[in-house]
Amino acid sequence: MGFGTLRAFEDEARARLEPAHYDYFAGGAGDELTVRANEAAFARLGLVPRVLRGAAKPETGVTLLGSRAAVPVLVAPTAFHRLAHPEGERATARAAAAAETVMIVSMAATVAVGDVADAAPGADLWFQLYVQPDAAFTETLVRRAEAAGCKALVVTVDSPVMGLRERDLRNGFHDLPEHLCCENMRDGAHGDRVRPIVMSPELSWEDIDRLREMTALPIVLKGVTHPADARLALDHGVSAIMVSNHGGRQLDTVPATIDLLPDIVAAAGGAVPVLLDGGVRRGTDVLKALALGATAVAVGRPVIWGLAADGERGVTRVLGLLRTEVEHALTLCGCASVHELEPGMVRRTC
Ligand SMILES: Cc1cc2nc3c(=O)[nH]c(=O)nc-3n(C[C@H](O)[C@H](O)[C@H](O)COP(=O)(O)O)c2cc1C
Ligand SMILES: O=C(O)C(=O)c1ccccc1
Repeated sequence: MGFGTLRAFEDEARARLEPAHYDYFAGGAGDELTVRANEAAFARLGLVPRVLRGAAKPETGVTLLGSRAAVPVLVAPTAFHRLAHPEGERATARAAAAAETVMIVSMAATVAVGDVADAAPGADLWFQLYVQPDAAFTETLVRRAEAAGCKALVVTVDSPVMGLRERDLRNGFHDLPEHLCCENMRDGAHGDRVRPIVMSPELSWEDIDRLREMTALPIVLKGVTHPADARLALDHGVSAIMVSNHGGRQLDTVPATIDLLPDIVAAAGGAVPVLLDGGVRRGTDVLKALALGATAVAVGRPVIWGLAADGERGVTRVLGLLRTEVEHALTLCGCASVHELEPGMVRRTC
């Protein structure tokens, strides 16, 4: 199969997936303005290369909270991988390990995080958490992530309620089929019940403080978009900030993450790494985000398309394509490493 570009993977995934499942993966909230804005905003930015800097093959690796990523492109946490491929998160994790990058395992994974870790020895895993109203069960989840060897906790804070996704409403998609479930949500204490994932509008900074006391794992706050919240995140001792609008699946009309990034980077003031996701589809998008101050980016849907198209091999190809594009674009920009990217190399073009 000639999947030469990420677009080809999305086309193949669309052809293979049940339409309601494709819509679940592809869709977003409301009018999907934010879904489209994420990609469109990257397209409005130009890269201004430097010349004659005598650079050899560029170094693309970054170190992040003690994890090493050979390319600054992480796997964003996305739910329900077994809906895309029978091997689900096991396949994704093997591909992430082969690509030497970090996979953020979703709390809504269809394979338990411990089983994901067992399936992919050597994978650098982080665990994404929705803080649950039942504090004891939140702790159970944290302990499962620790036991699986996860190196960071990614706490998603943009979801006090679930976004209103009109494709899902139209398709009547609201649950996994019978044979699949959110395996991390098994209630060890009371038989084999699988708890529902509950969104908590009551969540506050105190919950972040409690989590910090509960675990030694670094905490990444995912879904920060306002600079005031970036400053609060520092006050509350988080280890990294992830600029994210949940790929346009939560509040519609949130601006594109690449447009929000500079103010968050300024607010963070270099105290913690700033990550970004949303609309990253090309190596040049990665360079733009890093030039504007991100330490790394993450990709959500492209990984799903690779998985649906060709399982582990598909995800490996998707991550490999991005890596090749990042190396190529860095060379063309005259950069020997990602650390040489700077804001002056990015220009708004329209
Ligand atoms: C199908 C799907 C499921 C997702 N599930 C989760 C999740 O369980 N937890 C979470 O924090 N974010 C989740 N996200 C958001 C992603 O982590 C990420 O923010 C977003 O996909 C990035 O945008 P991109 O898809 O344009 O790369 C999901 C996104 C998609 C597309
Ligand atoms: O679909 C999502 O974006 C998501 O974050 C989620 C949250 C809970 C359960 C399943 C998916």
